[in-house]
Amino acid sequence: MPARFITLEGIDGAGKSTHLTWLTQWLARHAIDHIITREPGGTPLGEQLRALLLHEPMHLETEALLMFAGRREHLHQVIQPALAAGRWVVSDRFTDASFAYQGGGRGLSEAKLRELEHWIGGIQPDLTLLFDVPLAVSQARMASSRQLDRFEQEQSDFHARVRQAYLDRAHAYPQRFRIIDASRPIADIHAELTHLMETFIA
Ligand SMILES: Nc1ncnc2c1ncn2[C@@H]1O[C@H](COP(=O)(O)OP(=O)(O)O)[C@@H](O)[C@H]1O
Ligand SMILES: Cc1cn([C@H]2C[C@H](O)[C@@H](COP(=O)(O)OP(=O)(O)O)O2)c(=O)[nH]c1=O
Repeated sequence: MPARFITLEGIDGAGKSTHLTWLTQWLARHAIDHIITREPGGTPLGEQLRALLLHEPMHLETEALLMFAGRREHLHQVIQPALAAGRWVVSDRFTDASFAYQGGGRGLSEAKLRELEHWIGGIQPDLTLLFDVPLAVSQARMASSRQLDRFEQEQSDFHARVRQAYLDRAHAYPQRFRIIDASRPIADIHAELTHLMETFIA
């Protein structure tokens, strides 16, 4: 089986981290050689950019450029070498997050985002798991969980636009996207993920 590139997406508080842990265990159980990585981040340079992106105020286009700069490095240093060596790559967020947050959330034009995507080579995941929840659910989960970063601190209408932008992309690219109703109990979601992953590797 060729190495696959899987990404996890969703608004903050949707449960992505929880399901990433499950997916890691699923891959190990199936003896699939893989790496787990994340964006922003994934390389030493990318992790430094992440710290700036999550906490320093900046112009929207600077934010988008830094997201894609980190992604360029991530592809070059981590994602492409792993796939070439036959290892699956699971990334906690990738380019769809830029379309959702910088595009849907902050209003950067899709044309500019596409240009940046083209600049870095336009690689697409084989499978994108979109964990979708209503805002009230994600906000209740975030409220009880941690200190909020620059994106998490945004108003509800920002997160509503991010959610809608994710759903629009999922409908535009149905072959690689799977929309998962992440408002259900964790066990139900994992049962669906089991079925989905078994189908994906069949
Ligand atoms: N389906 C679920 N039902 C109830 N609580 C959940 C569910 N999924 C995640 N949580 C809880 O919500 C909080 C945020 O989840 P997390 O996985 O960190 O979200 P994300 O990575 O998408 O921001 C955590 O406390 C987690 O245990
Ligand atoms: C990859 C990416 C992330 N983001 C944002 C979404 C998240 O709010 C934030 C950090 O992502 P995340 O990994 O979800 O952080 P956490 O540690 O809180 O789970 O970065 C963008 O705005 N654009 C992007 O291209």
